[in-house]
Amino acid sequence: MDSGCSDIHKWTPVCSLPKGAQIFTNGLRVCSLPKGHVFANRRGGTEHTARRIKLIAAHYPPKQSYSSSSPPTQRSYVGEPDAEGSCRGGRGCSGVNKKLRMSARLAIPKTDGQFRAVRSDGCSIYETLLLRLETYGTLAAQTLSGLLSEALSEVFPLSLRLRYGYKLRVLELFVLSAQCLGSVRPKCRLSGCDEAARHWQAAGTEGSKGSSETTRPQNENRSPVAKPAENLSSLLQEQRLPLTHNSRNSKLRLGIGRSDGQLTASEAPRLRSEPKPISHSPLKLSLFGSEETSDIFSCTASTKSRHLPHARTSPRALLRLSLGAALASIQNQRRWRIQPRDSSSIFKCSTGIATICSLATACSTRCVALRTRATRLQVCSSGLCTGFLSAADGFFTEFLEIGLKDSQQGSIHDPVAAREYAHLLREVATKLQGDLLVMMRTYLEKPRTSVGWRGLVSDPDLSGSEDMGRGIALGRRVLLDINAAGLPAAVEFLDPMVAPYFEDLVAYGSIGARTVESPTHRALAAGLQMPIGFKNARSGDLQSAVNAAVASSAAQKRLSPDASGRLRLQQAQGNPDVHVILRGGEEGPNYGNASVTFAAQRLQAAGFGGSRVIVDCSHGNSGKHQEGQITACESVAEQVAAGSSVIGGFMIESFLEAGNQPLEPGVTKPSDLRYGCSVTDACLDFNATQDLLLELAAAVTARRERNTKPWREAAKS
Ligand SMILES: O=C[C@H](O)[C@H](O)COP(=O)(O)O
Ligand SMILES: C=C(OP(=O)(O)O)C(=O)O
Repeated sequence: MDSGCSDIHKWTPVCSLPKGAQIFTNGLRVCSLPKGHVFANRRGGTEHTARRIKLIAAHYPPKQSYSSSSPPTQRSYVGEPDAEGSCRGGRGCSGVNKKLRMSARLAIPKTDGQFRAVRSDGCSIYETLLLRLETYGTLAAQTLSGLLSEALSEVFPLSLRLRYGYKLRVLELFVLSAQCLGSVRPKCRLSGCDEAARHWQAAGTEGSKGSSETTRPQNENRSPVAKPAENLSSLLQEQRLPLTHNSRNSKLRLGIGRSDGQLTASEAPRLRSEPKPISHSPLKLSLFGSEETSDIFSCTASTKSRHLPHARTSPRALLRLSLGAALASIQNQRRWRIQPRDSSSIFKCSTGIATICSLATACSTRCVALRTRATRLQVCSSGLCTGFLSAADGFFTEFLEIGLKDSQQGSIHDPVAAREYAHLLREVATKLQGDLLVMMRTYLEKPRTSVGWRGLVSDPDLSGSEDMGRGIALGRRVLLDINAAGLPAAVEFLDPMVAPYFEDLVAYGSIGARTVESPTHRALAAGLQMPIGFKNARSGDLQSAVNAAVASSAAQKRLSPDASGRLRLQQAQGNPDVHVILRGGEEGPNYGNASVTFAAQRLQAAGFGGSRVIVDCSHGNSGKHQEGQITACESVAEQVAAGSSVIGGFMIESFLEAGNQPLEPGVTKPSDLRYGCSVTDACLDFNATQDLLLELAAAVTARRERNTKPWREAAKS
């Protein structure tokens, strides 16, 4: 027994993996037995690391046999440990490795039910999570997407926002995540924001509990708020954790985006050497140099990358940027091109990937569920998966089958309550993920009709202090918490100068009724790497939202601060995932079938296909009374259940408690506010929200039953 695993007997097997497979993690002493049992002995790790292992274990129960004849609903691997449980230990598992930095392999279920150990070289800095959509059971996909979104949102709020050029059957998502998961905490270097430093340091000591507790120091002599631009670079810096990279022979190659939308694969230079210029030969992007993945996607070379100055600053920067995702379509053996819409914003939005994962999980749930029903459904499921990422139909078509639910609070004014709400919502979201993709609206900026509290970013103390530096840091912490809770986050983008601080943590955005006519907001939306919904005007006018969608789907340039705070000319490629949000208006509600149909006609006339209508059941559709949301939601449910192929999603304003409460900054004492109750729009309480979610999920299911045509034709009708 390897001395390093001497206390192996203290732990029960947590999961069975093929021979030689190990669990990669940090803070866990992991030994893999020759026959494939993996024991986990947690020593000095963080709670969520152990939870992560359990998460894997829950979905790979040992000793369950797999027979190729039964429909693959859950993959498990039969592995028998040695009687004596001797542990040869894998790389990095030797007792000598005191730093608990374990190399490992992740066992990935394959279509034949066996596992494929995905290689990572010893001491490799990355763990590869391979998400294979159609061949996994839901649980495995859930496990991996849960791991992925947790890892991403926690350590790497970065992801490559992708534009899909080809239909595909299987979503394979290769994401590289840092070795120091959960152990290296950002050292907040935010100038003028000592509080954020405390947040992150507290999070570091508290391990997985994270920390959105807002400890408001009374007499903190905070240094003056730094210039927002300076804040951004230090914010982003502290989010890019220092990576340790011991491997001498990592062949990691990076897909580096360029302004012309192509990717340049580059050899990740050794840490010790000076960064080599990014090579431009047509390269196969291979992960860890392992051949089996090298054909996953190939990059076409072209002119030198101009827009990533930091990519040349150091190998570390390059390594940090090593986030790539690959989709392979089995049907036509075609590889797809990654088409980042805007290289300067190529590294964004961990929840963009997390959203893809939750969509993938939802699709895989659908796939598994559908597969058990009939061949047609099998077609539908592949149609679903294909539809999911078919650029032709835009991001929203896939929601037709899943239904987007954007559960939202009027606005975020208390990070602690927001985090509590997120965890409650996550539970419901998981239950309903086969039908609804639930995102949490996290409005950090509040547009006002005239005056009033303008949101956490502007006034985090709810006192009129307008401490924007702290507001931005707190806003990021809230988004990280929501991501870490496993929910994609949705925001309204109000101040274009604030957008760069948050967009990498946001999976869905809206432009509000007060800014839908604004050319500046339309240009902002054109470069954002996530679906953007345009609210109709407060008057009720819909055309302004349709015009905004047209404008934002076109390529355009705009001035925007970059990570170093300098203004740069952003070349936005145009946002293909734009749509309209019916939020009612001065002329009354517009959630009814006639209004929805009218909106679809106006979008069609403007050249948009697919389903691109979301109904906001609040605001003008509820008369700003929370009960009014129920009526609106019920109408949406009726339309969806009747087979409407137009409604792609809906929004409600919801919080822990029903209603809202007055807040007059500088007059109302924050401590007097009722916990869990909105300080802006009236919200439904969580129970009422849950009932509505169940009703709407049932409507989505009913729609599927009704849709006699193949799924994708229905989406177009
Ligand atoms: O949801 C938020 C409100 O609709 C928005 O902030 C406007 O509120 P007001 O009209 O009270 O300013
Ligand atoms: C301000 C909001 O909506 P609208 O722009 O539709 O008023 C909101 O959703 O918080």
